[in-house]
Amino acid sequence: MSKSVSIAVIGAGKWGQALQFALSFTLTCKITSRHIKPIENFVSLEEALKCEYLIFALPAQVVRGWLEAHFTFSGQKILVAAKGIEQGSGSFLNEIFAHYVPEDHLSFLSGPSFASEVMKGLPTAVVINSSNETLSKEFAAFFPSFIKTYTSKDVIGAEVCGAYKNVLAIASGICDGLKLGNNARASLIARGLVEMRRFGKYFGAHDETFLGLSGAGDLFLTASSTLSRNYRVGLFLAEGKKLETILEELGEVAEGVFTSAAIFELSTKHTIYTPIAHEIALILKGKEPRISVKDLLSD
Ligand SMILES: NC(=O)C1=CN([C@@H]2O[C@H](COP(=O)(O)OP(=O)(O)OC[C@H]3O[C@@H](n4cnc5c(N)ncnc54)[C@H](OP(=O)(O)O)[C@@H]3O)[C@@H](O)[C@H]2O)C=CC1
Ligand SMILES: O=C(CO)COP(=O)(O)O
Repeated sequence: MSKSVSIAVIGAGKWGQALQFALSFTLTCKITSRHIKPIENFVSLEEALKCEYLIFALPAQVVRGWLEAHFTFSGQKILVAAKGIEQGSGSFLNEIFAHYVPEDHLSFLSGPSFASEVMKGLPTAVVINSSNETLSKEFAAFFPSFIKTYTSKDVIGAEVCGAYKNVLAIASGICDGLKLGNNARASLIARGLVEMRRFGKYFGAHDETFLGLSGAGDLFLTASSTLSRNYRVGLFLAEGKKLETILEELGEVAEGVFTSAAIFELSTKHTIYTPIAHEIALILKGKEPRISVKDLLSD
């Protein structure tokens, strides 16, 4: 891979830094962020925006505001690495980006990929999703040999899976925090997968996406590990901690908190049956988790 490819990651949080680390095996990858950080190849936003390839690793809830404030399209090819649905509007990230970037310049990253493991060079497999297969393949070629890349055209499927699994990870953390047992957790994850598929199908997602890396792969990962911030939010909620305190102590983004509200809004608007996400939205507003368990069992 030519070191002369001009590429930058926007957002030097956990995931942005892990992606820059991974891509640095094959090319010189710049990075920029809101706050200046002592990272190799850290550049100004102005310099990053001149790159031909941009990778967005910002929290989903700030993406629209960031694009509005800083971005003008001048032919850049984009890979969106965030996972979430915008609260309030119920917009998927591909819908938000579509206001600023032509569809054939947009791609979306999905699949099981804890930043901390990528940072150690441990193997995983991810999917690059775009209606433009040439673009997916261009981005796929940038990844190092320890990350296997697949391509898919099911952008909405990847968007739904990446966002929904965070809500189900909170549910799974609650389940484990309440010590409900392995049977309960497996039941929750399996029914969660059914629920996420039902929701995704409404918006046009392809069936096979739910069985692959973007769906089952990322869901099984996130809903069964304390490495997941969303799962840890669930564990702490089960302990009775206040959400505000949990998020303050976490110090990193837990997208499921906002996405559960977005799913609640969307499924109410379109009459989609999403009982688990519904209960998580209520728990985040103060409902007692044990009452939610009772309600889910009797529903
Ligand atoms: N961590 C992981 O394992 C993975 C994360 N993701 C997804 O990637 C996205 C980012 O996650 P992650 O990097 O882990 O999150 P972090 O909380 O670690 O970092 C988020 C970064 O976003 C920047 N940021 C936050 N608010 C703003 C804002 N208003 N304007 C500009 N920049 C802002 C901050 O930059 P600064 O520090 O400069 O203030 C911060 O470092 C999320 O959608 C997440 O779901 C996807 C796969 C794996
Ligand atoms: O998306 C992730 C792994 O694929 C990271 O999950 P968390 O945000 O819950 O840590």
